[in-house]
Amino acid sequence: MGIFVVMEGIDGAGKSTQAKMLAEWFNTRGYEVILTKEPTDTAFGKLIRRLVLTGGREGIIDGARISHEAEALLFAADRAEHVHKLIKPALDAGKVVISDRYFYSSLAYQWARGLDLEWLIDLNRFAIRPDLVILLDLPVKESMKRINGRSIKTEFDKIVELQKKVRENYLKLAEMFPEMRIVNAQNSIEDIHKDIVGLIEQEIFGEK
Ligand SMILES: Nc1ncnc2c1ncn2[C@@H]1O[C@H](COP(=O)(O)OP(=O)(O)OP(=O)(O)O)[C@@H](O)[C@H]1O
Ligand SMILES: Cc1cn([C@H]2C[C@H](O)[C@@H](COP(=O)(O)O)O2)c(=O)[nH]c1=O
Repeated sequence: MGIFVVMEGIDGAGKSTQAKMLAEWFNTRGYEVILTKEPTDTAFGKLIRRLVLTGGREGIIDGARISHEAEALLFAADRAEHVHKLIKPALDAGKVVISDRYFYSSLAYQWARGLDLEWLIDLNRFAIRPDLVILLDLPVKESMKRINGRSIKTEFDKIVELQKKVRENYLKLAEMFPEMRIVNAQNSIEDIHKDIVGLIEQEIFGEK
């Protein structure tokens, strides 16, 4: 069986940066690594990016916002394909899978949109539980500095308010899911990487 690690956190927390560094760390130790993300690059992921993530990530396109239930179902459909077509086969082949986001994002973000957490957990019950989930945590004002100018400015205040709720949700989820570990994402890129490697060695390889 392979090793499954997930990076989670609010927009701009540093997930992609750390996922790439961790993939390199495993590669240099002889592991075959699948570096992936959600939403995926499949047709499902492309549909999500078109329907949900344009319009300042507020789900507005042509003025017609899709419902938050439809949003959650789209993310779950994308994930079902991700699990069945990529993640499970890779783990069965003994590879390392590192995913930049997974079902914890659905719990944190769609819960922040007002959807029922238990429904969201049920909707994603098919999703294989990772060996380790790294929650990159930092204040929203820090993350916004990092993505300022990159993200669509539409309804900026609403995005900040959403991100604050998402961060609170992630911290609650970290108390509910024992596979989640919180890492301070305000540190330097290299120090965060060292913290993550320490967790891998401790939690996955059992080293002290
Ligand atoms: N520890 C850090 N300190 C300062 N800047 C950082 C740090 N980690 C990443 N960055 C920078 O912050 C920006 C966002 O990083 P990255 O794309 O890895 O975040 P992310 O969590 O994947 O973002 P998103 O969820 O919005 O895709 C990039 O410009 C990156 O270089
Ligand atoms: C998987 C997943 C993602 N989201 C949200 C979180 C982000 O705002 C975007 C993805 O943007 P990224 O820059 O590619 O990380 O989608 C969500 O609301 N629910 C989910 O399940």
